[in-house]
Amino acid sequence: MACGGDDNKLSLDSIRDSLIRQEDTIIFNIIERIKYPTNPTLYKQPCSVNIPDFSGSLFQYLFQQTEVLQSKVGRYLSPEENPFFSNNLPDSIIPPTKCTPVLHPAAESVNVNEKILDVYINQILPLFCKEADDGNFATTAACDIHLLQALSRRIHYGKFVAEVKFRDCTDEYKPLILAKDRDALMKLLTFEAVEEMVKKRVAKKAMAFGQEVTLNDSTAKEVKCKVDPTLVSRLYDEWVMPLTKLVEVEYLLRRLD
Ligand SMILES: C=C(O[C@@H]1C=C(C(=O)O)C=C[C@H]1O)C(=O)O
Repeated sequence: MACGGDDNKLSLDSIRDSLIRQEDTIIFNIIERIKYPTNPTLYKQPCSVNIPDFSGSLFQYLFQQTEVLQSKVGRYLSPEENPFFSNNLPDSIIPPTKCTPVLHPAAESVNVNEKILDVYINQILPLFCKEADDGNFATTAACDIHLLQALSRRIHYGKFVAEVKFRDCTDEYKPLILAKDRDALMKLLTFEAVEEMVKKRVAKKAMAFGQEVTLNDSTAKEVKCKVDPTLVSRLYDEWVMPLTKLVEVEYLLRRLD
């Protein structure tokens, strides 16, 4: 999606197909993360162990260092990827791919990862995980990073959604952008029927992906599920879709710059 061109025809359907595929990644990463308890020690600031020249939490240190390494190999050359700790990221050692950019240059200034990280640690983790510390800090942090990057990619896909909506209905969006009318932009870009289908589909996927597979034929046993489907639906309803729409609005407000 990052590059324009005929074979990558930008359409709302093709972008929605990508959002649907990203649901799988997010749900599987949730299933992996909830194998561990909340592990609050990971996120406590300052870190309980001494890290020279660093005053954040152990998790921040692990995540920041992960992003440094990924930046060196070009992760953030893709407009689909947005860093959580963008200060002082090193340049990529890999040259950027030559392609027609899809998004307006102002897209780079739209980044809601600080908000994503805050709701993830303070609201989402307590919702999905048992409150405990099991000391598996490195493995837990690895699961967090995979899940946070999947959530961030999905939420910031709102830039591509907004670009297509702008191209398809420029005459409707332009006056609202010029008037900086956030509420009217939010109303115009919202498709409640689509959101209802998203909530139903992610719950169904959580049930399917999370069910225990047994080899005995006892059908009498209740189908156990690794993750509560209603919580996955709530994750999308209360955080993923509202944050995606926030990204859409923030992108549109910069689209005519
Ligand atoms: C992403 C879109 O924009 C909005 C956000 C949605 C979402 O985050 O799933 C779904 C529908 C819209 O309200 C879209 O129109 O597909």
